[in-house]
This record gives sequence, C-alpha cells and structure tokens, in this order.
Amino acid sequence: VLLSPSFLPRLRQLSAHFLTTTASSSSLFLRRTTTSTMAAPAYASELQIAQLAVQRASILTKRVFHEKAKGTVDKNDKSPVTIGDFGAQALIIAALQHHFPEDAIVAEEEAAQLREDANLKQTIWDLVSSTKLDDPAAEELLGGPIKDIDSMLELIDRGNSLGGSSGRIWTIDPIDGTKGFLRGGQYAVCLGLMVDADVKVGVLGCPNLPIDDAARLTADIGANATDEGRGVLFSAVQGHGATSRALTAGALAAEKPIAMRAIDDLSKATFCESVEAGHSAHDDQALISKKLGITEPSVRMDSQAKYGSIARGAGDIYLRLPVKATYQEKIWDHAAGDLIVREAGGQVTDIHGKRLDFGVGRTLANNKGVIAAPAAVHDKVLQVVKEVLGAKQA
Ligand SMILES: Nc1ncnc2c1ncn2[C@@H]1O[C@H](COP(=O)(O)OS(=O)(=O)O)[C@@H](OP(=O)(O)O)[C@H]1O
Ligand SMILES: [Mg+2]
Ligand SMILES: [Mg+2]
Ligand SMILES: [Mg+2]
Repeated sequence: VLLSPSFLPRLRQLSAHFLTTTASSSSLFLRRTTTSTMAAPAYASELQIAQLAVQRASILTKRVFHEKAKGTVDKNDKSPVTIGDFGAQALIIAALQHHFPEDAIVAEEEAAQLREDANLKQTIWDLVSSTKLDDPAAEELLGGPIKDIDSMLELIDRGNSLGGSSGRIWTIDPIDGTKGFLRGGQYAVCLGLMVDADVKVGVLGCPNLPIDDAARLTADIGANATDEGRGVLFSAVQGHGATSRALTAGALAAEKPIAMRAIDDLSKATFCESVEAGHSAHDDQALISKKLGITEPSVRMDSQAKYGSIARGAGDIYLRLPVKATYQEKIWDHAAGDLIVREAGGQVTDIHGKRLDFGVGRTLANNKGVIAAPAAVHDKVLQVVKEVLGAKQA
C-alpha cells in the first residue's frame, strides 16, 4: 500500500511537513520534529508549497516583465492577459496538483485561447519549460518540470472550479494588476487556500515592491529600474500572523513578522487605491479621504501589492469603492490580501461593513467594494464611507 501510486501524493504531502528551509543556506534541509507526536504547525505543508510555487511563478513573470513584447492578448471581457499570466498559472497549478491532487482550484485564466493559437501556446511552453527554482531540492519538492505542452494546457484548465462554500479550494491570480505589469508598475502573484470558504493560507509575491518593510509607500518603480532591492513574499496562516521575506529564486529567505501601523490620528494616515479609474471610484475615495482629515495624496498602486503594503505599515488604508453597481469582484483578487491584512491586525469588509464572502462562487457576489484598514479605525472609515455613498444616493 505504501508504495502504490495512489499513495505517493499523500506521502509527498506528509514529507513536506518535515521539510523546512533555512535562511542561511540555499538548500532545503530535512529536519525532523523532535517527537512523532508533536503536531505540525497548522497548514505548514500548504504554506511551504504555496510560497515556493509563488516564488517559482514569480521567476517566470519577472522574465516576461523585462521583455518589451509581453505577448499580450485580449480576453473576452477586453481585459489584457499576457504569456506571463498563462505561464505563471500553469506552474502554480502543477505544484498544487503534485501535492494536493484532490483540491479544487479557482484560477483567473483558461487555456481556450492557447488551444487555438499554436504560436502563443509554443511561446508559453518555451517559457514554462525553462523556468525552475535555482534550488534543486525546492524544485523537486514542487514536482519538477511539467511533462509536455498538453499537460500544461490541462493544468491551466484545472483552475476552472466554480468555487463554493465547502471543502478545500485554492484560488490563484497568476498576475494581479496585469495593466500595472504592462505599464512597468506593481503587480502580484496571488495564491490563497480556503477551507469551507474561510481563507486559511494566503501568499502574495510582489516582485516590484521594495524588500524593506519600512520603505516609503510608492507605486513608482522608476524607469529602467532593476530588480536590486525589490521583491517581497507576503504570507499568512489563519491564527498565526503575517510575515514578509525577500522573494528569492530558490529556497525561502528568512521571514519577519509584519503588522499594520497603529494610527490614533487618522489625519496622518496614508491611503492607497487602484491606478485604473475604471476599477475603483477615485472621486468618492478622495472625498472620503478629505472627510477623514487625510492631507497626503493617495498612493495609486496596481494589484494586491496594496494589501501587502498596508499589512506591513507602509500605508494604512485601502479603499476600493465600486464604479459600476453591476461589477462583481473576483475571489482571486482578494483572498490572499484579505487574510494577510487581517493577520497583521487589520479589518477587511465591503462598503456595507460585511466581511468578504469567499464561499459563493468565483466572484464576491455578496459584497460590494472593499475597505481595508487597521482594526482600531476600521469602523470610523466605514462610517465615513457610508456617509459619502449615502449622500450620493440621496
Ligand atoms: N470594473 C472593474 N472594477 C473593479 N475591478 C476590476 C474591474 N475590471 C477589472 N477589475 C479587476 O481589477 C484587478 C486589478 O485591480 P487593481 O487594484 O490592480 O486595479 S488597478 O489596475 O490598479 O486599477 C484586475 O485583476 P487582473 O485582471 O488580475 O489584473 C481585475 O480582476
Ligand atoms: Mg486579468
Ligand atoms: Mg487580479
Ligand atoms: Mg490576473
């Protein structure tokens, strides 16, 4: 039984519990916990695989980021998708499939367009098949390379789950902030695990954010910026706090706990919002900020890098007020960020004060907009949001 093929994934899953990385070395070490009865930390294996999978996918997105031609195609909804989005999704799902083959996956992209375009498919395959972690043990832990081009397409389409309120469901945004990615700004590789609709693990790879948690919040990475001093991996496990570490190309770097800034005077707060005016209502957000007494201009930044930034105290408030009443936010745009902010001492709700409900499908159909702020001041921010939006409707 132990050596039967069906047992292998479970065996890998178990062994991952006993694998841990060390900051001082670029390789993974097998480290046994002291007694066999000692419980592994909650979701330790899921966290480690998620972090390494996001790191590996980030290597691929960085390669594409530095290319002038990013292989952009338009999706049905006219939003852009690049070879980086498809490639990163394939690599993340390959690692999840290797370790947790029974789990459902809700991912943003699908392979339909690639099946019809041989060149596009080949370009992505060239990229995917030549991207690996530079630490052999870590790469092997993720299951190594994808077998062939057809397997790659199948893996991309494994992300087609409809989601729901029960069981284990991963959610992936292979490149969040694709428009920022194309503009040369911030973007994030996002992965979350929900169990019965509750986010248990959240990981965000932000290749263009400064490694330094104390760096001033800025969306601008500067023309001709290099990767020097950039690249952060944010993580959280429910009930275990949030951390940041340098994003590497191999084994995991040493982690540091992160926390939101304690702000007693809201006028000193910094708030961040989307770059695209079509994604959140800049005018309403400006009014709210003014009513809160905030004097600093907002920092406009693409992607869930906003959640990571406020979680480490580089900013304080993230407002995402709806532009269109009909738009439903996607679960992959929020799951990891929601957990990371809450584990860092924040609160995240919609504009009605409801927690984000990840259990109703691929979208946040029960929510409108997002307000993320330090727990102590969230109510005050919510109150002002309600005043401003209420006055508009009156
Ligand atoms: N109309 C509308 N309203 C709200 N949100 C929308 C809308 N259209 C798209 N999207 C989603 O926005 C995701 C990017 O969010 P950002 O916060 O990065 O926006 S912005 O680019 O900075 O403006 C973006 O994620 P990616 O597609 O992964 O980039 C979309 O899922
Ligand atoms: Mg998109
Ligand atoms: Mg997104
Ligand atoms: Mg995306």
